Amino acid sequence: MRQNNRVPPHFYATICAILNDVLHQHWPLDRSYHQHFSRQKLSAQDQGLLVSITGEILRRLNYYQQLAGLTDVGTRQAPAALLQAWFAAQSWPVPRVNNQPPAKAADYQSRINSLKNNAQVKDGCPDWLEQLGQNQLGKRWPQERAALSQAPLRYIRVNRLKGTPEQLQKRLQAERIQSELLRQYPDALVVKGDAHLFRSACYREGWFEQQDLGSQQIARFLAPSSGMFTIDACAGTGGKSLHLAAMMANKGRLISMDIEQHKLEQLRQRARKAGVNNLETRLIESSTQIKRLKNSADRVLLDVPCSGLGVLRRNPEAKWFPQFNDLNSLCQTQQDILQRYSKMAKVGGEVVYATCSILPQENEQQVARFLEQADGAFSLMAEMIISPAEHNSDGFYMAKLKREA
Ligand SMILES: C[S@@+](CC[C@H](N)C(=O)[O-])C[C@H]1O[C@@H](n2cnc3c(N)ncnc32)[C@H](O)[C@@H]1O
Repeated sequence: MRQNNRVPPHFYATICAILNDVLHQHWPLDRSYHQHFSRQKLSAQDQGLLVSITGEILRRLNYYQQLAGLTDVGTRQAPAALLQAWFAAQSWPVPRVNNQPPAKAADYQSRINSLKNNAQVKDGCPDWLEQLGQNQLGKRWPQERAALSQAPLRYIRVNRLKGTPEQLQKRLQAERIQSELLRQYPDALVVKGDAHLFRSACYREGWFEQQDLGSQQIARFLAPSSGMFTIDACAGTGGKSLHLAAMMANKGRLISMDIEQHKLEQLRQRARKAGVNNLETRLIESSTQIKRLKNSADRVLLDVPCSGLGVLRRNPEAKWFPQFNDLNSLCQTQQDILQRYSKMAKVGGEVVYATCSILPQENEQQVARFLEQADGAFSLMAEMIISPAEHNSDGFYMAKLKREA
Protein backbone atom coordinates (compact mmCIF):
# COMPACT_ATOMS: atom_id res chain seq x y z
CA MET A 1 0.00 0.00 0.00
CA ARG A 2 1.34 3.46 -0.93
CA GLN A 3 1.70 6.07 1.77
CA ASN A 4 -0.61 9.06 1.87
CA ASN A 5 2.11 11.67 1.86
CA ARG A 6 0.46 14.09 -0.54
CA VAL A 7 -2.69 15.31 1.19
CA PRO A 8 -2.06 17.21 4.40
CA PRO A 9 -4.86 16.62 6.94
CA HIS A 10 -5.50 20.35 7.27
CA PHE A 11 -6.83 20.22 3.67
CA TYR A 12 -9.66 17.86 4.56
CA ALA A 13 -11.87 20.66 5.87
CA THR A 14 -11.46 22.73 2.68
CA ILE A 15 -12.15 19.70 0.45
CA CYS A 16 -15.31 18.92 2.45
CA ALA A 17 -16.38 22.57 2.36
CA ILE A 18 -16.04 22.67 -1.46
CA LEU A 19 -18.01 19.42 -1.80
CA ASN A 20 -20.59 20.82 0.58
CA ASP A 21 -20.98 24.02 -1.49
CA VAL A 22 -21.64 22.01 -4.63
CA LEU A 23 -23.68 19.11 -3.25
CA HIS A 24 -25.73 20.94 -0.64
CA GLN A 25 -25.80 24.57 -1.75
CA HIS A 26 -25.81 23.64 -5.46
CA TRP A 27 -23.09 26.18 -6.19
CA PRO A 28 -21.15 25.95 -9.44
CA LEU A 29 -17.74 24.44 -8.68
CA ASP A 30 -15.93 27.54 -9.98
CA ARG A 31 -17.81 29.77 -7.57
CA SER A 32 -16.79 27.55 -4.67
CA TYR A 33 -13.13 27.55 -5.77
CA HIS A 34 -13.22 31.32 -6.02
CA GLN A 35 -14.75 31.63 -2.55
CA HIS A 36 -12.21 29.36 -0.84
CA PHE A 37 -9.11 30.29 -2.77
CA SER A 38 -9.57 34.03 -2.41
CA ARG A 39 -9.85 33.63 1.39
CA GLN A 40 -6.74 31.50 1.91
CA LYS A 41 -3.19 32.20 0.79
CA LEU A 42 -2.48 28.86 -0.89
CA SER A 43 0.55 27.91 -2.92
CA ALA A 44 -0.10 27.02 -6.57
CA GLN A 45 0.66 23.35 -5.80
CA ASP A 46 -1.76 23.26 -2.86
CA GLN A 47 -4.50 24.90 -4.91
CA GLY A 48 -3.83 22.45 -7.75
CA LEU A 49 -4.13 19.52 -5.35
CA LEU A 50 -7.47 20.77 -3.98
CA VAL A 51 -8.79 21.29 -7.51
CA SER A 52 -7.68 17.86 -8.63
CA ILE A 53 -9.25 15.98 -5.68
CA THR A 54 -12.56 17.86 -5.59
CA GLY A 55 -12.82 17.82 -9.41
CA GLU A 56 -12.15 14.09 -9.49
CA ILE A 57 -14.75 13.33 -6.80
CA LEU A 58 -17.38 15.44 -8.58
CA ARG A 59 -16.60 14.04 -12.03
CA ARG A 60 -17.21 10.50 -10.73
CA LEU A 61 -19.59 11.25 -7.90
CA ASN A 62 -21.69 8.10 -8.33
CA TYR A 63 -18.52 5.95 -8.22
CA TYR A 64 -17.27 7.50 -4.97
CA GLN A 65 -20.81 7.46 -3.57
CA GLN A 66 -20.99 3.71 -4.10
CA LEU A 67 -17.48 3.15 -2.73
CA ALA A 68 -18.50 5.11 0.36
CA GLY A 69 -21.70 3.05 0.69
CA LEU A 70 -23.76 6.25 0.72
CA THR A 71 -27.41 6.19 -0.30
CA ASP A 72 -27.58 9.98 -0.42
CA VAL A 73 -24.89 12.60 -1.11
CA GLY A 74 -27.12 15.27 0.41
CA THR A 75 -26.35 14.39 4.04
CA ARG A 76 -24.01 16.35 6.33
CA GLN A 77 -21.61 13.39 6.57
CA ALA A 78 -21.43 12.80 2.82
CA PRO A 79 -18.44 15.07 1.93
CA ALA A 80 -16.19 13.36 4.52
CA ALA A 81 -17.32 9.89 3.40
CA LEU A 82 -16.68 10.78 -0.27
CA LEU A 83 -13.17 12.00 0.55
CA GLN A 84 -12.52 8.77 2.46
CA ALA A 85 -13.73 6.77 -0.55
CA TRP A 86 -11.31 8.77 -2.72
CA PHE A 87 -8.44 7.72 -0.41
CA ALA A 88 -9.59 4.09 -0.66
CA ALA A 89 -9.63 4.33 -4.46
CA GLN A 90 -5.96 5.48 -4.40
CA SER A 91 -5.15 2.36 -2.30
CA TRP A 92 -4.00 4.70 0.45
CA PRO A 93 -4.75 4.28 4.17
CA VAL A 94 -8.13 5.90 4.80
CA PRO A 95 -8.00 8.57 7.52
CA ARG A 96 -10.67 9.89 9.90
CA VAL A 97 -12.14 12.99 8.30
CA ASN A 98 -13.96 15.58 10.42
CA ASN A 99 -13.86 13.05 13.25
CA GLN A 100 -15.71 10.56 11.09
CA PRO A 101 -14.17 7.07 11.14
CA PRO A 102 -13.70 5.35 7.76
CA ALA A 103 -15.54 2.21 6.68
CA LYS A 104 -13.72 -1.14 7.00
CA ALA A 105 -10.89 -1.61 4.47
CA ALA A 106 -12.53 -4.89 3.37
CA ASP A 107 -15.79 -3.06 2.59
CA TYR A 108 -14.03 -0.54 0.37
CA GLN A 109 -12.15 -3.33 -1.35
CA SER A 110 -15.25 -5.42 -2.06
CA ARG A 111 -17.06 -2.35 -3.49
CA ILE A 112 -14.03 -1.51 -5.67
CA ASN A 113 -14.06 -5.11 -6.96
CA SER A 114 -17.77 -5.14 -7.63
CA LEU A 115 -17.57 -1.88 -9.66
CA LYS A 116 -14.48 -2.93 -11.59
CA ASN A 117 -16.38 -3.74 -14.77
CA ASN A 118 -19.08 -1.09 -14.47
CA ALA A 119 -17.87 1.42 -17.07
CA GLN A 120 -20.88 3.73 -16.67
CA VAL A 121 -20.26 4.21 -12.95
CA LYS A 122 -16.48 4.31 -13.29
CA ASP A 123 -16.90 7.12 -15.85
CA GLY A 124 -19.11 8.97 -13.38
CA CYS A 125 -22.20 8.90 -15.54
CA PRO A 126 -25.71 9.29 -14.07
CA ASP A 127 -28.53 7.15 -15.54
CA TRP A 128 -30.30 10.04 -17.32
CA LEU A 129 -27.10 10.97 -19.15
CA GLU A 130 -26.29 7.37 -20.02
CA GLN A 131 -29.68 7.00 -21.65
CA LEU A 132 -29.43 10.30 -23.50
CA GLY A 133 -25.87 9.58 -24.67
CA GLN A 134 -26.79 6.11 -25.92
CA ASN A 135 -29.89 7.38 -27.71
CA GLN A 136 -28.14 10.28 -29.41
CA LEU A 137 -24.60 9.01 -30.03
CA GLY A 138 -25.03 5.24 -30.15
CA LYS A 139 -21.69 3.45 -30.56
CA ARG A 140 -19.73 6.71 -30.15
CA TRP A 141 -21.11 7.28 -26.65
CA PRO A 142 -18.81 5.10 -24.44
CA GLN A 143 -15.67 6.85 -25.71
CA GLU A 144 -17.21 10.32 -25.28
CA ARG A 145 -18.43 9.35 -21.81
CA ALA A 146 -14.93 8.24 -20.83
CA ALA A 147 -13.36 11.43 -22.27
CA LEU A 148 -15.85 13.62 -20.40
CA SER A 149 -14.76 12.04 -17.10
CA GLN A 150 -11.15 13.25 -17.52
CA ALA A 151 -9.69 16.34 -15.84
CA PRO A 152 -9.58 19.34 -18.19
CA LEU A 153 -6.24 20.62 -19.45
CA ARG A 154 -5.31 24.25 -18.83
CA TYR A 155 -5.58 25.97 -22.18
CA ILE A 156 -5.20 29.70 -22.63
CA ARG A 157 -5.70 31.98 -25.62
CA VAL A 158 -3.23 34.73 -26.38
CA ASN A 159 -4.73 38.17 -26.82
CA ARG A 160 -3.20 39.21 -30.12
CA LEU A 161 -4.06 42.84 -29.39
CA LYS A 162 -1.21 42.62 -26.83
CA GLY A 163 1.29 40.28 -28.47
CA THR A 164 2.10 37.00 -30.17
CA PRO A 165 1.90 33.52 -28.61
CA GLU A 166 5.71 33.43 -28.55
CA GLN A 167 5.90 36.74 -26.70
CA LEU A 168 3.28 35.55 -24.22
CA GLN A 169 5.17 32.32 -23.66
CA LYS A 170 8.35 34.31 -22.83
CA ARG A 171 6.51 36.64 -20.48
CA LEU A 172 4.91 33.67 -18.70
CA GLN A 173 8.29 32.01 -18.41
CA ALA A 174 9.67 35.16 -16.77
CA GLU A 175 6.93 34.66 -14.16
CA ARG A 176 7.93 30.99 -13.82
CA ILE A 177 4.85 29.71 -15.64
CA GLN A 178 5.68 27.01 -18.15
CA SER A 179 3.58 26.63 -21.26
CA GLU A 180 3.65 24.99 -24.65
CA LEU A 181 2.59 26.40 -28.00
CA LEU A 182 0.19 24.31 -30.04
CA ARG A 183 1.13 24.64 -33.69
CA GLN A 184 -2.19 23.44 -35.07
CA TYR A 185 -4.10 25.92 -32.84
CA PRO A 186 -2.59 29.33 -33.62
CA ASP A 187 -3.84 31.27 -30.57
CA ALA A 188 -3.57 28.51 -27.97
CA LEU A 189 -1.03 27.60 -25.31
CA VAL A 190 -1.31 24.77 -22.84
CA VAL A 191 -0.08 25.62 -19.34
CA LYS A 192 2.06 23.04 -17.56
CA GLY A 193 1.70 22.36 -13.87
CA ASP A 194 -0.33 24.22 -11.27
CA ALA A 195 1.09 27.74 -11.64
CA HIS A 196 -1.04 30.62 -10.31
CA LEU A 197 -2.10 31.88 -13.72
CA PHE A 198 -4.56 34.46 -12.50
CA ARG A 199 -2.10 36.12 -10.15
CA SER A 200 0.35 36.75 -12.99
CA ALA A 201 1.12 40.22 -14.32
CA CYS A 202 0.35 38.90 -17.83
CA TYR A 203 -3.19 38.11 -16.76
CA ARG A 204 -3.68 41.45 -15.01
CA GLU A 205 -2.50 43.19 -18.16
CA GLY A 206 -4.92 41.27 -20.37
CA TRP A 207 -2.39 39.21 -22.32
CA PHE A 208 -4.48 36.05 -22.23
CA GLU A 209 -7.80 34.49 -21.32
CA GLN A 210 -8.39 30.98 -20.09
CA GLN A 211 -10.30 29.33 -22.94
CA ASP A 212 -10.59 25.72 -23.97
CA LEU A 213 -9.12 24.62 -27.31
CA GLY A 214 -12.54 23.77 -28.71
CA SER A 215 -13.99 27.10 -27.72
CA GLN A 216 -11.08 28.87 -29.45
CA GLN A 217 -12.16 27.35 -32.76
CA ILE A 218 -15.48 29.19 -32.81
CA ALA A 219 -14.28 32.75 -33.53
CA ARG A 220 -11.77 31.31 -36.04
CA PHE A 221 -14.60 29.45 -37.75
CA LEU A 222 -16.57 32.70 -38.12
CA ALA A 223 -13.34 34.36 -39.34
CA PRO A 224 -14.23 38.07 -39.33
CA SER A 225 -11.69 40.38 -40.98
CA SER A 226 -10.74 43.79 -39.70
CA GLY A 227 -13.17 46.44 -40.84
CA MET A 228 -16.17 44.11 -40.93
CA PHE A 229 -19.45 44.55 -39.07
CA THR A 230 -19.79 41.57 -36.72
CA ILE A 231 -22.53 40.67 -34.25
CA ASP A 232 -22.03 38.26 -31.34
CA ALA A 233 -25.70 37.75 -30.51
CA CYS A 234 -25.45 35.50 -27.41
CA ALA A 235 -22.28 37.06 -26.07
CA GLY A 236 -22.60 36.24 -22.35
CA THR A 237 -19.49 37.50 -20.53
CA GLY A 238 -17.64 37.73 -23.81
CA GLY A 239 -15.37 34.68 -24.21
CA LYS A 240 -15.89 34.72 -27.99
CA SER A 241 -16.39 38.50 -28.34
CA LEU A 242 -12.89 39.20 -27.05
CA HIS A 243 -11.46 36.71 -29.52
CA LEU A 244 -13.50 38.24 -32.37
CA ALA A 245 -12.29 41.75 -31.48
CA ALA A 246 -8.67 40.54 -31.55
CA MET A 247 -9.21 38.85 -34.91
CA MET A 248 -10.65 42.12 -36.23
CA ALA A 249 -7.55 43.93 -34.86
CA ASN A 250 -9.90 46.41 -33.18
CA LYS A 251 -11.03 47.65 -36.61
CA GLY A 252 -14.63 47.64 -37.80
CA ARG A 253 -17.66 47.28 -35.57
CA LEU A 254 -18.51 44.53 -33.10
CA ILE A 255 -21.87 44.42 -31.30
CA SER A 256 -22.12 42.00 -28.38
CA MET A 257 -25.68 41.23 -27.33
CA ASP A 258 -27.29 39.17 -24.58
CA ILE A 259 -30.52 39.05 -22.59
CA GLU A 260 -28.65 39.39 -19.28
CA GLN A 261 -27.31 42.78 -18.30
CA HIS A 262 -24.91 41.52 -15.60
CA LYS A 263 -23.09 39.39 -18.19
CA LEU A 264 -22.69 42.36 -20.51
CA GLU A 265 -21.27 44.40 -17.63
CA GLN A 266 -18.66 41.72 -17.01
CA LEU A 267 -17.96 41.61 -20.74
CA ARG A 268 -17.30 45.38 -20.77
CA GLN A 269 -14.78 45.02 -17.92
CA ARG A 270 -12.99 42.18 -19.66
CA ALA A 271 -12.93 44.13 -22.93
CA ARG A 272 -11.34 47.12 -21.18
CA LYS A 273 -8.62 44.94 -19.69
CA ALA A 274 -8.00 43.27 -23.06
CA GLY A 275 -7.57 46.63 -24.80
CA VAL A 276 -10.64 46.10 -27.02
CA ASN A 277 -12.08 49.36 -28.34
CA ASN A 278 -14.33 48.44 -31.29
CA LEU A 279 -17.01 46.71 -29.22
CA GLU A 280 -20.38 47.95 -28.05
CA THR A 281 -22.77 45.95 -25.86
CA ARG A 282 -26.54 45.79 -26.30
CA LEU A 283 -29.05 44.29 -23.93
CA ILE A 284 -31.80 42.43 -25.81
CA GLU A 285 -35.07 43.54 -24.25
CA SER A 286 -37.39 42.79 -27.14
CA SER A 287 -37.35 41.44 -30.68
CA THR A 288 -37.27 45.03 -31.98
CA GLN A 289 -33.52 45.25 -31.40
CA ILE A 290 -32.97 42.19 -33.55
CA LYS A 291 -35.31 43.45 -36.29
CA ARG A 292 -33.49 46.81 -36.41
CA LEU A 293 -30.25 45.03 -37.28
CA LYS A 294 -31.83 42.99 -40.08
CA ASN A 295 -29.73 42.60 -43.26
CA SER A 296 -26.81 44.50 -41.80
CA ALA A 297 -23.93 42.29 -40.59
CA ASP A 298 -21.03 40.70 -42.45
CA ARG A 299 -20.68 38.06 -39.73
CA VAL A 300 -23.10 36.84 -37.03
CA LEU A 301 -22.18 34.49 -34.21
CA LEU A 302 -24.99 32.54 -32.52
CA ASP A 303 -23.33 30.84 -29.55
CA VAL A 304 -26.72 29.67 -28.32
CA PRO A 305 -27.76 28.56 -24.83
CA CYS A 306 -27.39 24.77 -24.70
CA SER A 307 -27.27 21.74 -22.44
CA GLY A 308 -23.53 22.27 -21.80
CA LEU A 309 -22.96 18.52 -22.12
CA GLY A 310 -19.70 19.09 -24.01
CA VAL A 311 -18.10 20.90 -21.07
CA LEU A 312 -18.70 18.42 -18.26
CA ARG A 313 -14.95 18.09 -17.60
CA ARG A 314 -14.93 21.70 -16.53
CA ASN A 315 -18.41 21.78 -14.95
CA PRO A 316 -18.85 18.27 -13.49
CA GLU A 317 -21.61 19.50 -11.18
CA ALA A 318 -23.89 19.72 -14.23
CA LYS A 319 -24.01 15.90 -14.32
CA TRP A 320 -25.71 15.87 -10.94
CA PHE A 321 -27.63 19.15 -11.19
CA PRO A 322 -28.32 19.59 -14.93
CA GLN A 323 -28.55 23.19 -16.13
CA PHE A 324 -31.64 22.40 -18.21
CA ASN A 325 -35.04 20.91 -17.36
CA ASP A 326 -36.38 20.05 -20.73
CA LEU A 327 -34.15 19.36 -23.74
CA ASN A 328 -37.03 19.80 -26.22
CA SER A 329 -37.86 23.28 -25.02
CA LEU A 330 -34.15 24.21 -24.98
CA CYS A 331 -33.96 23.06 -28.62
CA GLN A 332 -37.00 25.16 -29.41
CA THR A 333 -35.21 28.25 -28.03
CA GLN A 334 -32.11 27.41 -30.11
CA GLN A 335 -34.19 27.04 -33.27
CA ASP A 336 -36.00 30.29 -32.56
CA ILE A 337 -32.68 32.16 -32.09
CA LEU A 338 -31.27 30.58 -35.25
CA GLN A 339 -34.29 31.52 -37.35
CA ARG A 340 -34.76 35.08 -36.09
CA TYR A 341 -31.21 36.21 -35.40
CA SER A 342 -29.67 34.82 -38.59
CA LYS A 343 -31.60 37.52 -40.48
CA MET A 344 -29.19 40.09 -39.03
CA ALA A 345 -26.67 38.88 -41.62
CA LYS A 346 -26.80 40.72 -44.94
CA VAL A 347 -27.06 38.79 -48.20
CA GLY A 348 -23.61 37.28 -48.77
CA GLY A 349 -22.92 37.49 -45.03
CA GLU A 350 -22.08 34.47 -42.88
CA VAL A 351 -23.59 33.08 -39.70
CA VAL A 352 -22.02 30.60 -37.30
CA TYR A 353 -24.36 28.54 -35.12
CA ALA A 354 -22.41 27.03 -32.20
CA THR A 355 -23.03 25.01 -29.05
CA CYS A 356 -20.93 23.45 -26.30
CA SER A 357 -23.00 20.28 -26.62
CA ILE A 358 -22.23 16.88 -28.10
CA LEU A 359 -25.87 16.02 -28.80
CA PRO A 360 -26.93 15.86 -32.48
CA GLN A 361 -30.37 17.10 -31.41
CA GLU A 362 -28.86 20.47 -30.45
CA ASN A 363 -26.36 20.45 -33.29
CA GLU A 364 -26.59 19.02 -36.80
CA GLN A 365 -30.31 18.25 -36.45
CA GLN A 366 -31.03 21.90 -35.58
CA VAL A 367 -29.10 23.10 -38.62
CA ALA A 368 -30.80 20.58 -40.91
CA ARG A 369 -34.22 21.75 -39.67
CA PHE A 370 -33.23 25.39 -40.14
CA LEU A 371 -32.01 24.83 -43.70
CA GLU A 372 -35.19 22.99 -44.60
CA GLN A 373 -37.33 25.88 -43.43
CA ALA A 374 -35.00 28.53 -44.90
CA ASP A 375 -35.94 27.26 -48.36
CA GLY A 376 -32.72 28.32 -50.09
CA ALA A 377 -32.22 31.60 -48.20
CA PHE A 378 -29.21 30.04 -46.43
CA SER A 379 -26.70 27.38 -47.46
CA LEU A 380 -24.38 25.26 -45.33
CA MET A 381 -20.73 26.16 -45.94
CA ALA A 382 -19.04 23.92 -43.35
CA GLU A 383 -19.62 22.02 -40.13
CA MET A 384 -17.17 21.13 -37.36
CA ILE A 385 -17.66 18.70 -34.51
CA ILE A 386 -15.10 18.92 -31.72
CA SER A 387 -15.28 15.67 -29.85
CA PRO A 388 -13.78 15.36 -26.34
CA ALA A 389 -12.69 11.81 -27.24
CA GLU A 390 -10.88 12.83 -30.42
CA HIS A 391 -9.52 16.23 -29.47
CA ASN A 392 -8.83 15.87 -25.74
CA SER A 393 -10.76 19.09 -25.20
CA ASP A 394 -14.28 20.16 -24.33
CA GLY A 395 -16.95 19.21 -26.87
CA PHE A 396 -18.32 21.77 -29.34
CA TYR A 397 -20.32 21.95 -32.52
CA MET A 398 -20.31 24.71 -35.11
CA ALA A 399 -21.96 25.22 -38.49
CA LYS A 400 -21.17 28.03 -40.93
CA LEU A 401 -24.12 29.24 -42.98
CA LYS A 402 -24.18 31.70 -45.84
CA ARG A 403 -27.07 34.06 -46.41
CA GLU A 404 -28.01 33.58 -50.05
CA ALA A 405 -31.17 35.67 -50.29
C1 LIG B 1 -23.43 29.56 -24.42
S1 LIG B 1 -23.75 31.02 -23.60
C2 LIG B 1 -22.72 32.15 -24.44
C3 LIG B 1 -21.30 32.13 -24.00
C4 LIG B 1 -20.51 33.28 -24.59
N1 LIG B 1 -20.66 33.40 -26.02
C5 LIG B 1 -19.04 33.21 -24.23
O1 LIG B 1 -18.22 32.91 -25.11
O2 LIG B 1 -18.71 33.46 -23.07
C6 LIG B 1 -25.32 31.47 -24.21
C7 LIG B 1 -25.75 32.89 -23.87
O3 LIG B 1 -27.00 33.13 -24.50
C8 LIG B 1 -27.74 34.02 -23.71
N2 LIG B 1 -29.14 33.93 -24.17
C9 LIG B 1 -30.13 33.10 -23.75
N3 LIG B 1 -31.26 33.33 -24.46
C10 LIG B 1 -30.95 34.31 -25.35
C11 LIG B 1 -31.68 34.99 -26.35
N4 LIG B 1 -32.97 34.72 -26.60
N5 LIG B 1 -31.06 35.94 -27.06
C12 LIG B 1 -29.75 36.24 -26.84
N6 LIG B 1 -29.02 35.64 -25.90
C13 LIG B 1 -29.62 34.69 -25.16
C14 LIG B 1 -27.44 33.57 -22.30
O4 LIG B 1 -27.65 34.61 -21.38
C15 LIG B 1 -25.98 33.16 -22.39
O5 LIG B 1 -25.14 34.21 -21.98
